[in-house]
Amino acid sequence: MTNLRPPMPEPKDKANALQKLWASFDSSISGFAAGAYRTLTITKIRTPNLPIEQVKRAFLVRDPEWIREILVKRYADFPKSKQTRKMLGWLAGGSMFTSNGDDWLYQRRIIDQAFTNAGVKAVLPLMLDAVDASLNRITGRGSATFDVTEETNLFAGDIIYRTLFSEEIARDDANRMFGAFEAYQRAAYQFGISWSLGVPEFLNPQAGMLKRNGKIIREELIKPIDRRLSAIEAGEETPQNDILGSLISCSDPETGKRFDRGELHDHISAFFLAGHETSAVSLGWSLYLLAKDQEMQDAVRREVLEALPEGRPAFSDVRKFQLARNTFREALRLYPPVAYINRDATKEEKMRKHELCPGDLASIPVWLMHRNEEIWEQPHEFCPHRFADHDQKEAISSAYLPFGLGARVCVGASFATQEAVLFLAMCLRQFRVEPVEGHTPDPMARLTIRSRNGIVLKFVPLDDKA
Ligand code: HEM
Repeated sequence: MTNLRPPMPEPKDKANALQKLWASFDSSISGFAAGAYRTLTITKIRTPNLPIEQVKRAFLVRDPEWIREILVKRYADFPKSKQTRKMLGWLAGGSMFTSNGDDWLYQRRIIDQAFTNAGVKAVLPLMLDAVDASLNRITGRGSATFDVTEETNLFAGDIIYRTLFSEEIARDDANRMFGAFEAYQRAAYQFGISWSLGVPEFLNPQAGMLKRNGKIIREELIKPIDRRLSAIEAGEETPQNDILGSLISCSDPETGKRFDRGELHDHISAFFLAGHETSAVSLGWSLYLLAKDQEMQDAVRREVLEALPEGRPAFSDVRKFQLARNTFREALRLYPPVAYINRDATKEEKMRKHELCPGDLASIPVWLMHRNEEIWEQPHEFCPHRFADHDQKEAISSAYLPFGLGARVCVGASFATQEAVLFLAMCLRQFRVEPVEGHTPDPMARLTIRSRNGIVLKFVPLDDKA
């Protein structure tokens, strides 16, 4: 087993309560003490006791049985938290991502169908175009050493845009949209914390940022939707295999209803929100881990070259890149883009020794579950092989949830996995990726887990026989 232990925030054993609170305010994975990685209990998080509606009691749920109860067995009793809906609503509108109950169920029925139609096989050529464009950008850079998060950001934005619309995003629109998205996600985390500490929306400076930037992104995303709707109205032939085409053509199997323009706008915005940043950061971490573990990188490359020495992969080739897939899974374990999954209790609940009331927050810390020392062998170390190891099956089934679990599991999970596997496979066939001396990424969790100081790597082109 490899011994690479990639960076994580140092456990804060000696810090006092105020220092821990400050660390968590800065980054939600930074306030933990070492003991937090060894327990599987439910604990009450200390919150200020103010008589304001949104300041509720919060519980950190680390018990795998209760996690299943909340996300899988009784998901309807634990809807998506008000805090999450508030933070993301200015971008994702009333989409499935932010709704609950029957409204969510109706949307999910159509979207599940749409994702089956615009399945990973159908979007493969669109993804490969984005991979080619990204590798060309890397080749064309003036320097082989750069912050790879800039590239994975562009790549993930490009891929989501192409697979949504079968169009390439114009450079100016991309800059405007990605800039606004960056600002949105920075503000969303801080807004969420202040909001749950009782700061009213009209006094929260982040609310204006969220409204402004959400509007910029939504204004960009309605343009290709309107182009498509006009083309359909004019009787022109339009793409059927991308996500927009499938969303337009699918109807609710129970009511026959189809999404209208406003609903399409909300969903497309939600996919952009859910699928861009998550994919970009996880790919950045995957490349970093492979750069630090050259032996593993060689093994991934060997497997790719054996399966496909040259040319574009067909759909049947993708499953041959097992090590690339397991590397991505392991990167998602070590740096899960979504560090927490939050739900609200709607009934009185007895969770172990705690009594929860309606409105209390049940927060599932994906980061801690993925690194629990009682569950995982070498939890803080990079080991893609664990996903092929029979002895670790139990850990994976009880405590691995980068895409969530149950009815609200990520609709884009296989989409994101295919995108990452393709990128890693094609990239390693062309480049050796090396770490840069003196640079160590600093993981921090806001809306997603990313590196505070970027991820600087070196890309060395390989000759054809590498
Ligand atoms: C590595 C990439 C990704 C990760 C780690 C990820 C993670 C997650 C997680 C943890 C959830 C569940 C949230 C919860 O239960 O509260 C989720 C939901 C969702 N994801 Fe992803 N996601 C990724 C990529 C994508 C992509 C590419 C798309 C779309 C193209 C997408 C669309 C969605 C949607 C629409 C939901 C909401 C599902 C619902 O509420 O029913 N995700 N994602």
